Amino acid sequence: MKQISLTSLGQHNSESNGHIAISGHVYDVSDFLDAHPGGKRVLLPLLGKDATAEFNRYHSPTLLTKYKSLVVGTLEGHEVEASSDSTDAFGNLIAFAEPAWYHGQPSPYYNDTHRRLRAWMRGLVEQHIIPHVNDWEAAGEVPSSLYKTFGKEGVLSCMVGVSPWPNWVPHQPPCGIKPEEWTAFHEVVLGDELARIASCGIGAVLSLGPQIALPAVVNYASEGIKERVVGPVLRGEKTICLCITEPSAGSDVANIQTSATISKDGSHYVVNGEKKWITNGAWADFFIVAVRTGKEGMNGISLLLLERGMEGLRTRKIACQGNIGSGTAFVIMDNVKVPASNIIGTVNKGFKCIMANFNHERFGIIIGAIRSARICYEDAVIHAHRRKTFGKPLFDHGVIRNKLANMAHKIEAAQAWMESIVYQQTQMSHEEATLKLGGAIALLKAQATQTVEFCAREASQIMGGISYTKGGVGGRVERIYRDVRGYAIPGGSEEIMLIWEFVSPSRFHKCCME
Ligand code: HEM
Repeated sequence: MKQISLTSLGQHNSESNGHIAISGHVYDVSDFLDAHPGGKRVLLPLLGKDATAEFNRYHSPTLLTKYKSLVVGTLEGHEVEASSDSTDAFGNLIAFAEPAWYHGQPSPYYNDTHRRLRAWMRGLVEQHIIPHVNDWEAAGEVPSSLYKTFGKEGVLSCMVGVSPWPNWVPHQPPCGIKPEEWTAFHEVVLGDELARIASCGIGAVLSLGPQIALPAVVNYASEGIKERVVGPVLRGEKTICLCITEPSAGSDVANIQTSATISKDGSHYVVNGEKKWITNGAWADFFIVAVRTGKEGMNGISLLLLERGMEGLRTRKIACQGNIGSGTAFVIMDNVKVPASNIIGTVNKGFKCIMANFNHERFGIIIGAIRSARICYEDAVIHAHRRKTFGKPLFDHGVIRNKLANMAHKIEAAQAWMESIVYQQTQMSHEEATLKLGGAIALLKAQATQTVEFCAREASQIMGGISYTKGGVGGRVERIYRDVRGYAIPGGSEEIMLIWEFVSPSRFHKCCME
């Protein structure tokens, strides 16, 4: 890239030929002055100058990825921000703004394959999602090309929660990782990096299908269904959603009412009922639906595959506080005729199929919640250094530092417990992990979601009005604040996660073995 001296920069100081330097890059802003959302007037005195400090005062550091087309060169003698491939330190170097291993701290869990994966995923997310999050949230949906792009790149295949890398997914592991090297820690890295977009809803568009709906197909469906569903979903050609929750049954899965009555000749089911808060439901092609085929309680539930286009199946978007862009919907089924061969697993044993993936689903939420808490902390620390009150930066006020310290210890505790449980999981079979770790994962989910709630609150208090406003430097915290309930309620509400009788290993044994 062209090197530009300070003297040459200084000569570009007029409205028709105006350059400014930010973090070592030189931007030609001549055609951008009138379009600048913060107004032209603030930019004029900075034309021909290094405006890094002024820029950092008002914008999020990731904003400029959207404005690469304005870059005309780099400022001579200035270091452009370090690229992401150092093995010692990666990402934001503020203490606790990234997991400790990102800062080169020793860890038994991560190696070079994880370092390559995190740089790859960060690059994809920064290129394809972060610059557009505000626009997509405002529009209430993401372009369908997003799912296709991440399917093509092989990201969706990384989310199905199986290790080593399975041979039925349509991709090889990314970053030259060998199939036998792939473990749950790679999925942790991927989920963590995805959560940096700070939008529960847009993240859910990508992850929820492969992470919570597809596992039932992969583990329990007939070969015919697998062939029809798995490849197209993981290549990003078709979308899938899991339909469990109903207007009157959420965390209490065993209580669902949607009925599936078998026809006299046994050729098809007739499905009637309504599912609510179904993520991706507004546009999904495939619906994995929990239905009642037998008696009351957990032993009368089955899973059925429904497909868009079946007569009597309708979806309707639900406007929610958070999770914006995720296509959260009602799924309404009126006398839908479904071939009996669309059953997934054994009739009346669907509860077991649902429970088998609950830990995986909860892990997705846990990882997202911890990274979101970290983002709140990160943005609050940056703001506390920039903003002055009573003649000194906010950071110099003990009350603010105390808030930051309280955020950091909760985040690090949740991260450490999460990694410890993932490690235990890597040492167990899927069945053993389901039985032995369910309780701990439930408690960890509660800890992670309480941590993000605490951090969103504290960051908002530190950042004040700017995190009460959409977009701009406080935009990430504003979005996360709205998404707090989107972490704490689905996948088992915090209250359910903290019922001791439910999380004790014996209870898990009972409901998974039946
Ligand atoms: C290439 C350079 C720049 C680009 C692309 C840019 C872009 C933007 C954008 C997109 C916003 C809307 C808020 C957001 O999304 O963050 C904004 C707001 C703003 N910008 Fe810039 N900006 C640039 C340089 C600067 C500089 C050098 C200053 C110097 C003071 C500045 C001052 C502001 C102010 C005061 C706001 C309003 C902030 C608020 O409403 O809280 N900008 N800018």
